[in-house]
Amino acid sequence: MNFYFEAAKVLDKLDAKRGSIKGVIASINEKDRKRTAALVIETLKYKPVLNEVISAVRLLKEERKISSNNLALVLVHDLLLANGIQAGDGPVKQAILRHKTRLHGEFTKIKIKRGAKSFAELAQSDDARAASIPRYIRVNTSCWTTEEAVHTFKSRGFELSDPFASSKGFARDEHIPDLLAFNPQTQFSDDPLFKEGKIILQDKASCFPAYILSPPASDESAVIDATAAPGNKTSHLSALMENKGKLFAFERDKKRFSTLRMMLAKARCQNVQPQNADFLATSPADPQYASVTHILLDPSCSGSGIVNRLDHLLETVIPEAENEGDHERLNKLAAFQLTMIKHAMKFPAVDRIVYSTCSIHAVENEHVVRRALKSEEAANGRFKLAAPNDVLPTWRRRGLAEEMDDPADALSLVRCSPGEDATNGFFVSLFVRENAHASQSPKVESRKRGAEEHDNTARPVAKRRKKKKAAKTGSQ
Ligand SMILES: C[S@@+](CC[C@H](N)C(=O)[O-])C[C@H]1O[C@@H](n2cnc3c(N)ncnc32)[C@H](O)[C@@H]1O
Repeated sequence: MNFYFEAAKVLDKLDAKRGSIKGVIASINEKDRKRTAALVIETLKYKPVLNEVISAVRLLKEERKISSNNLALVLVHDLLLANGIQAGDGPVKQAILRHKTRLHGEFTKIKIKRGAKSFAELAQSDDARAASIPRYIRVNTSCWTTEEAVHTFKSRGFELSDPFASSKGFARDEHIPDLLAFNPQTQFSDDPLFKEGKIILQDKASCFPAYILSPPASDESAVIDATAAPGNKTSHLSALMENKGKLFAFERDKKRFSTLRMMLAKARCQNVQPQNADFLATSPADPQYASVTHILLDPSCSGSGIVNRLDHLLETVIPEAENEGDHERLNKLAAFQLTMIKHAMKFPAVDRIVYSTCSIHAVENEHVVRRALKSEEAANGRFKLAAPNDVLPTWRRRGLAEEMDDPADALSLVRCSPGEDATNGFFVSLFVRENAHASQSPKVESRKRGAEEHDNTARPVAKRRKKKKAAKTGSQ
């Protein structure tokens, strides 16, 4: 049974984002590494299906001996998809076997529902969702222009056309001006442009927060990225600020802080002051932050929206928290996220605060925003949600109206649905101070207009995907 506990521990680490799959697997005791790794990878492949089966059977509710969802996942995996549980009789094995018939029954139901003839087809239906996300790269405009990047890619044989139609197709994104979309199979991790920091591998939705915050590009600008590592949004902010002014980037975790520093050096961010510090321990009265007008908050979250390639193996897309453990974890995250927003609202000159998550759960999204709007800090600072027109107006999928006190507020919120919007799952909100003096710089405004009026050579990716999947989409 130890083997299963070990595999469950690996899954726990991956859930907590304590390393990449490769890294976490490398840390397993060498003797058991091969066997444990195989079980972990296979379990991850089928994780969404296994989660559905486990929650349909209410396994964790009925069997207290199964101490975590990840332990249930590895055991149910072997029961349903391998040669049974490879362990001597004991209370944990017995707890699973008590539900053997129902587990098999639910599994078969899902297979039939999805029209999958084989196990491989079942796993592929989840892979398909990841495959519908283009390979996005953000041109790092601190190094060169998007026009230069487009020219370079063309000279390498890429052509401006549907990135899904051919391996050489690529398109300019319709919402984010410096973002390019390539075929999902295109690899850039060994590309010299990536190694030199001239391109950043960043999902489209993850470009929304910095773009919506739109800090001005001026020597007087003062901005905070409160939760910065690994630094994709920090380098985006820095590029939007044209490397001018000051960008304070907080990261409390020491290891992640060193990643952040590396990333900032690689992306040639000269206006960033990285701080290995807890944002919550920072005094808003500290004179060095007296002129900060823009804050980006992208705090730790459940990550339930992530469905990207290698990461898609970590996917936890379940409609809402299924068991008590999940509820407790989400509530804790939500409490922390709310504290971060309330703290940001205390900075004296702040006029714009972006709060974002890569979660699909309303608990971490609409509910947190709703509570922030009702807080004393919002009342004292006169913070409200920005008007819908100020929050990526051309993006049609908005917040969940039924989750807000005032349903109209949902129009000010941006949501991305994994598998439907050619992005990961994501959420963005923008708080603004009433009668604020600091707004977006005219340059950022014109950049925005430029993007919204941008005449794409190729039809926009999201629309193209939408057309293909017309039957499935519809709510955007
Ligand atoms: C979702 S990640 C941020 C990703 C980042 N914005 C990017 O796009 O690359 C959240 C980060 O915030 C850090 N963090 C969480 N709480 C923090 C706090 N109170 N102060 C500073 N950093 C914090 C975590 O260690 C983690 O690295």
